Amino acid sequence: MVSDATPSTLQARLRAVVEGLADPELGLTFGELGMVKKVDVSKRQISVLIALTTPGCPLKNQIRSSLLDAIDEVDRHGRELTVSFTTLTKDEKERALQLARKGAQDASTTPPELEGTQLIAFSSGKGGVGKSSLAIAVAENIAKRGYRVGVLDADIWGFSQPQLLSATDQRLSADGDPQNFQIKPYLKSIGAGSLAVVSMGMMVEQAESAIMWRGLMLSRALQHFVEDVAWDNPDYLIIDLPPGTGDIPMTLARLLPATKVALVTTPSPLASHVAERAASFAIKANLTLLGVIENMSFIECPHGETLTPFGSGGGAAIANRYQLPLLGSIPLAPTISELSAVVDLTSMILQEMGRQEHDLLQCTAHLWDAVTNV
Ligand SMILES: Nc1ncnc2c1ncn2[C@@H]1O[C@H](COP(=O)(O)OP(=O)(O)OP(=O)(O)O)[C@@H](O)[C@H]1O
Repeated sequence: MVSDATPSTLQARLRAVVEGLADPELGLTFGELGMVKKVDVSKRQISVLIALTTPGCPLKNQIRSSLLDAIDEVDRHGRELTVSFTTLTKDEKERALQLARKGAQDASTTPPELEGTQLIAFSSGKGGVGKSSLAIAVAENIAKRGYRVGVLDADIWGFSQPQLLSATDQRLSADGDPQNFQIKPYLKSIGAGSLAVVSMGMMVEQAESAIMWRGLMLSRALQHFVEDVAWDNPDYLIIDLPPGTGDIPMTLARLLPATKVALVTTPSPLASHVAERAASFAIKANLTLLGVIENMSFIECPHGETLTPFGSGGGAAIANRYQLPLLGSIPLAPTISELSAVVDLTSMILQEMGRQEHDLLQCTAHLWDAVTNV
């Protein structure tokens, strides 16, 4: 027997339940994100209409079942239930994503030693594209301009910063007891500025020991590097991420959500295709993408000829696809830190970092469209 005694009360109750559910990806409630488009209660029927960020949302089934579970808790007095989906408008989606990013940033407390520090991560889809080399080359070039620059080698088991800095014999020390310690970074003066570097390669006696670090331990190591290092509030922190989209980038997104990501690829279409996964990951983790760097783009021969041994166009392709700036095209060269292309790249990165957060956020809705079509 269908009861129609209190449809408006039931409607208000159901709306409160539906609006209070959290979106599994963005973390905020459907109500906060403006995703609840309709909760109708008639004599025999309850209809709920939810607007998703994108029509092909991979979490649609998960959202449907959590809605059904939550609504099942409420006495429907025998009414049938229909849950259907639509898509947020472009403006609604932009607003929802801005809220989600702000929520993530508010929820995370920046460690006191990194308060006021601008965070730049170098990421790539696969290894060997020159991400670590570019990260340290840019860090050195920023330092040369008189800034204090932290370098966090987040490639815990594949670290290369000690080798790149010719500092493999450096061992980091820590102050305090095991419950409450602070790791002191390796310090190096560069021009008017300085580098403060932390790498697992400066903590383990043998490089092979780090290979034993996996999963949870990896993210714990990153957490120590973020929270337990005497960073002393550098102007910039350059984070050298491991290739791909595993635990470490995920943990970084949680610990330091204000990080902006520079994506490194080589010019080959295959490499840039793999780099798209890293781009897509960064966007889904609510990190801001700063732009794309194409490394090993070309060789300038002494007689003036330019060769492109690894193909061409990969960097531009990914930059166009995500409507991001191409921050630089770096040639093949024996040492890259002195290259004029790296000096220009550093200027581009600092310029992009200085852009208003608002401008960067405006691309977000577009980026989501690109991601969902990968
Ligand atoms: N522009 C360049 N010209 C010549 N050699 C380069 C250039 N960029 C990087 N390399 C060389 O390529 C190799 C790989 O570089 P690097 O270790 O920085 O890559 P990566 O992407 O960080 O790889 P992984 O994540 O696997 O450590 C190194 O030997 C480095 O010296």
